[in-house]
Amino acid sequence: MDLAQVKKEIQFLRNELDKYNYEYHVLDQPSVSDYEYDQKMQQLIKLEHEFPELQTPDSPSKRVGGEPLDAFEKVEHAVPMLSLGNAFGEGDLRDFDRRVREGLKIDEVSYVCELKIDGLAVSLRYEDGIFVQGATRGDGQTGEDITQNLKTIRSIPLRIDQKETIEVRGEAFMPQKSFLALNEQKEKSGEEPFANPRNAAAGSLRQLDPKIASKRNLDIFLYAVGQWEAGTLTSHSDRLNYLKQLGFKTNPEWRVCKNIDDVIEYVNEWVEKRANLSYDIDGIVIKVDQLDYQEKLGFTAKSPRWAVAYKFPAEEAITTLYDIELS
Ligand SMILES: NC(=O)c1cnc(OC2CCCC2)nc1N
Repeated sequence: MDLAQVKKEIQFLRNELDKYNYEYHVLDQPSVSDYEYDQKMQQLIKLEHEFPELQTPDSPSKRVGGEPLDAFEKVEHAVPMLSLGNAFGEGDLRDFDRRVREGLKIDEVSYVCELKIDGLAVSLRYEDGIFVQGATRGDGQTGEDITQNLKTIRSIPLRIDQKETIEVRGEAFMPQKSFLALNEQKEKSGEEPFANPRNAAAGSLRQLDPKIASKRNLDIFLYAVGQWEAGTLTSHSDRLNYLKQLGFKTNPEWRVCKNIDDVIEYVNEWVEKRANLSYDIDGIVIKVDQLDYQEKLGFTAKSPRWAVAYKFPAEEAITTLYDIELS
């Protein structure tokens, strides 16, 4: 093959592998066997090895990064990653709704309700369609650059079909199954187990060696947009649909509620259904859907006035579950 043909072959293999990866880790609907995936990956690695000048950082062969870091660099968030105010009962939710409607001087406002994933908030930056930087929330203004570790999360696309710069935010988490398996491993090697999946996810993303992070089976749900000059969408729900269209993993359980009564119904539904999930949640996040309303309501010193986190009572049952599994 001449260089032009090799380039085409490499591009073909990358597109195939990105597609298989998306089907398996985002859609949970693989169209090829692991064997076929590995065969194609070996072909790509071989060609990239023979033609190093054709290597690029966004190749699917580059998910598990280079050498361990000495430390994480600091990252300034272009748009602050704020924390959420809390609501602990129906009364708090109705107070929140009243403040929102008074602030907007309207009688009824629709909300987006989302499961509150119990993981680690992270921000992913894409320039020219390439995943160039990933960072922890940190103090909301300054986070840590954990790009190499986030690249190992298979459901994060290394490329998206959008050229304008965009920052997307989400929650990196460890599925309960992976958490139990990891703790069994730690128990066997006499190491201190993690107390819960959230700590396990945080501990994994704080690993300086991406090869360790890569083995922790982390996952992610994206739920917000940070910096996006070209953004023209008018509602949060449209943004969630757009993120999914771009190939991001969004949580399938979100719902638009036309008023606070429907929000309360959704919250009560998930108090029951929470136990059947394959990942931990610690509440429900409720956001005003219209982006112009969000703009109008703005922020307090540390939280948006247009969003609140309904927190479930800390369940003894969940901790008991893990204790049972470990003993
Ligand atoms: N843990 C979660 O699942 C979660 C956290 N935060 C947000 O929204 C932030 C960003 C924009 C307003 C507050 N949404 C979520 N679903």
